[in-house]
Amino acid sequence: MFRRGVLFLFLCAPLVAQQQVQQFHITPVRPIPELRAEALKATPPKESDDLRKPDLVELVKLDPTIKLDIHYASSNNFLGTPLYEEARAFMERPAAEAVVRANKKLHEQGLGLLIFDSYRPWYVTKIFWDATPPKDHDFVANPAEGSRHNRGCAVDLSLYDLKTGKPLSMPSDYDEMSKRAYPDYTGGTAEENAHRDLLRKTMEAEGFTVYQYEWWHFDYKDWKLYPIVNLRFSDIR
Ligand SMILES: C[C@@H](N)C(=O)N[C@H](C)C(=O)O
Ligand SMILES: [Zn+2]
Repeated sequence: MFRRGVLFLFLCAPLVAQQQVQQFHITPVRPIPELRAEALKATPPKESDDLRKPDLVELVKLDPTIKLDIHYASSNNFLGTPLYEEARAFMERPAAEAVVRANKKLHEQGLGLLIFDSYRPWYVTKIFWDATPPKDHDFVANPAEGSRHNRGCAVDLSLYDLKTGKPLSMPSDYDEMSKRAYPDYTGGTAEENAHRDLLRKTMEAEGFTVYQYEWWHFDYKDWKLYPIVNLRFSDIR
């Protein structure tokens, strides 16, 4: 029985490895447990009282064909340690509805959206910033301003094949802090560049703008109307 299990794992390991999105790592400038304790004690920047009341909705509740691969809920992320307790994805309602429309459009081509991250509590943005060497700060938002992820209006995502469930190839790893991550990088293969450009065209048609340093990061047009939120997923109602 045990031998059969080992044989199964041995045969399936390459398949599992193939399906996982490759992950780039950095060496955090300080230990993550120390940064987490500090970030949890800190408070987000003060903002105007005129912003909209948050209405964060869970993407898979609006459309179960949206696939999740929430890297920050496992060690498979650029810091090599889990930052979230749950693999869930929330956005402000109009942004979430726009993601659903983009996903439906992609279905016409046999593709779907693969979500890496969406709403992110502010304290996690602070951990990212404090852990990342200053030379790579273009790839993480400054907590003094907050990330558009903290406003429930940014999403990190890629494409997957509806038939096989496998992610499509892209010019860089998710969260890779290099020029290969730039949306205008021309060094990838023709296929990788075409996948990335299709993702961008589809998201732009629904009111999103790609971030100039990351092909996977998109901001919803109305992000300025929403406040920074610092709730854990389990506290969102
Ligand atoms: C950390 C990366 N996935 C990301 O989302 N970067 C942008 C700049 C952000 O932190 O808002
Ligand atoms: Zn992002």
